[in-house]
Amino acid sequence: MQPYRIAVMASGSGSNFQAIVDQVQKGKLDVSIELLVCDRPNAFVVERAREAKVPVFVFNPKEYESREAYETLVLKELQDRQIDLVVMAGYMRIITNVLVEPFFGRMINIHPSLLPSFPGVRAVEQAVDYGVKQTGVTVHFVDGGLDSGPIIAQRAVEIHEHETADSLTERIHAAEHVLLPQVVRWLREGRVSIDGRRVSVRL
Ligand SMILES: Nc1nc2c(c(=O)[nH]1)N[C@@H](CN(C=O)c1ccc(C(=O)N[C@@H](CCC(=O)O)C(=O)O)cc1)CN2
Ligand SMILES: NCC(=O)N[C@@H]1O[C@H](COP(=O)([O-])[O-])[C@@H](O)[C@H]1O
Repeated sequence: MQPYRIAVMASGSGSNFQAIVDQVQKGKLDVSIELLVCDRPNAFVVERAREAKVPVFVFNPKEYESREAYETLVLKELQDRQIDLVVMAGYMRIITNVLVEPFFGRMINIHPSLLPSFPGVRAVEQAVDYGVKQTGVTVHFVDGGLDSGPIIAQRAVEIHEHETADSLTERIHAAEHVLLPQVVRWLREGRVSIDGRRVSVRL
């Protein structure tokens, strides 16, 4: 099989990035992690990337006059490395068509709720505050909207009595660390197809 080159975009701790790295290092995910893109120079995910010897492109959005300006640089990094798939794993910035258009169908995001419920930031807190009995995780293709792209996979996570956002986040992360590498594997193996909003996975 041809090498499958991925880039990960993240802003925070990077536990989902680490889950992908771990699967690759165990020989369970046949991809090449070519780049980490991060918008927060001090984020722990940068440390994880250095440890894993993954090249890093870090930028500070405050140093650019617009989203489009820094996204143009990110796009060049992705194209120069001939990236096949972009994985957003806790990247906390809305992206514009500068990146959406060239990568639609080759860019995914993991979100800590069962979309379309609780889009945006603080999704776990939203679910706890709303009082739902079940939430979960979603992996979807990224489009120009906010967490509105075609859904590839979801896993439900029960909300226990007296649950806090912190205790729930731990179980959400555990579900994410299984589902995200699995979806990357399906995409690498060419098992995923999109028809409008409907996504099919050939298992
Ligand atoms: N065009 C898209 N961009 C992004 C998507 C998407 O589906 N379409 N997913 C997000 C990830 N995400 C939720 O999963 C998300 C991240 C951040 C925000 C947001 O409102 N960010 C603010 C800044 C917040 C901050 O600085 O803390 C912003 O960009 O102004 C919403 C949803 C990744 N991008
Ligand atoms: N709206 C986007 C969003 O909330 N994404 C969430 O950020 C966390 C990143 O954790 P990590 O840095 O440990 O991978 C993950 O739970 C991911 O679903």
